[in-house]
Amino acid sequence: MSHNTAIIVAAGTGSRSGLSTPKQFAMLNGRPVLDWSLRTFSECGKFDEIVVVISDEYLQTAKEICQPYNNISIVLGGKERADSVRNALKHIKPNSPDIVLIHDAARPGVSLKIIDSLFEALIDYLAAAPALQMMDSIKKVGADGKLETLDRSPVRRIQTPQAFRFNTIWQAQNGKSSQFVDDLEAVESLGADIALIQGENSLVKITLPEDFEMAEKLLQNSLEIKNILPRIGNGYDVHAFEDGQSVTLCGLEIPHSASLKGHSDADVAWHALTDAIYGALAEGDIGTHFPPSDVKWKGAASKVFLKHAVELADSKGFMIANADITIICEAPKIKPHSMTMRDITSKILGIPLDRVSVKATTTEKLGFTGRKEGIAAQASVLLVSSE
Ligand SMILES: Nc1ccn([C@@H]2O[C@H](COP(=O)(O)OP(=O)(O)OP(=O)(O)O)[C@@H](O)[C@H]2O)c(=O)n1
Ligand SMILES: C[C@](O)(CO)[C@H](O)COP(=O)(O)O
Repeated sequence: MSHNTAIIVAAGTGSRSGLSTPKQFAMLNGRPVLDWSLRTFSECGKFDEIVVVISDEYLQTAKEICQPYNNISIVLGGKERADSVRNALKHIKPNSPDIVLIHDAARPGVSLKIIDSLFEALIDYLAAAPALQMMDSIKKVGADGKLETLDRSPVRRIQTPQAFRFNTIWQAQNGKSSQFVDDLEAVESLGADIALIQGENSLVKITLPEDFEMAEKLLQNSLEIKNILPRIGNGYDVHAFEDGQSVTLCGLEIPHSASLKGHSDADVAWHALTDAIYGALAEGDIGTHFPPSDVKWKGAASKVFLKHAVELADSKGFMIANADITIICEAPKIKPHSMTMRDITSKILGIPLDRVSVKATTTEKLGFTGRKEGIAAQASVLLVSSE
């Protein structure tokens, strides 16, 4: 099995960006610039390690951004970009990596397609990088102001990530102190065969203040922003019976020989549904948003929790495609109430009745629900883009 590493260089000051903090920590479409590349490298599943190169001053900021991801190493950067790259290469050398991708944090639009194409190119080449043709004419401006038109056909704009067989980039960089403009330059002198793959406009490097707006627009088209990928979630909850005369299920009070015990109104069905929505959003569970230790939520109507989850989904650009709730109990009988429960639930979710299901099952008198000690509920939801 080959060992693959991604290096994201993020130790620069971003002096040309016009910001008071380095551009890689600025927000872009709701997420720090650095987080965009981190998430893509992490979610592509191709890397055993992701090295993020950071300056000492922003160590804590970087740790917070990296916190949700696995297999991240943070390495201190150097004075110039090439020094930062060398620090990262020294860090990964003991792991004997096979393939290494080196990427600017300042290029948030790295796509899965680019990563795939780079890996494919390394089957036959020792190094590879995305490149774009020049569409503008190219002129050399002489010291006297005179112009000379150059042949643009052999000129390419080179982007990152730049991909290497580790031994090739190590041989090119180890022991050197040159300030290579990019990592390809280091291996060019070795005479190594380099593949240029098709670059992408959305891989733009944020350098100047106006680049932020352009990057935001280009990334609007990404799968992530458009929420083209649907999200599925499931939730499960249990509440025990206690003395009482009714239970609340899916917002409906049903007369019963016992009540459900709980910090809130103990609506076990809506708790499962709420958790399913939080789960689809990877946003924890009810306890994360409404801690049981907080007296404020004592006796609260579960409608508050469900509404919060729906609003959170909405704020992230999602709507609920459908919801399916199963209530597990011997009694009360759910079927006579299921239409009303679906109706109330569909109104809170803001979707038509035919996209909400409420059904029930017994456990054939087995287990705690079979012994009528409490009620369990489980729910599934599918979230899709609301745009
Ligand atoms: N000593 C350095 C300098 C740059 N970089 C990183 O290299 C990438 C490309 O560099 P550039 O866009 O030029 O960033 P800065 O050097 O930060 O920008 P500026 O030249 O405007 O100061 C960026 O992700 C930057 O954080 C780095 O890791 N270490
Ligand atoms: C590495 C690079 O992004 C490739 O295009 C580019 O060379 C970085 O240049 P900068 O002057 O450090 O912005």
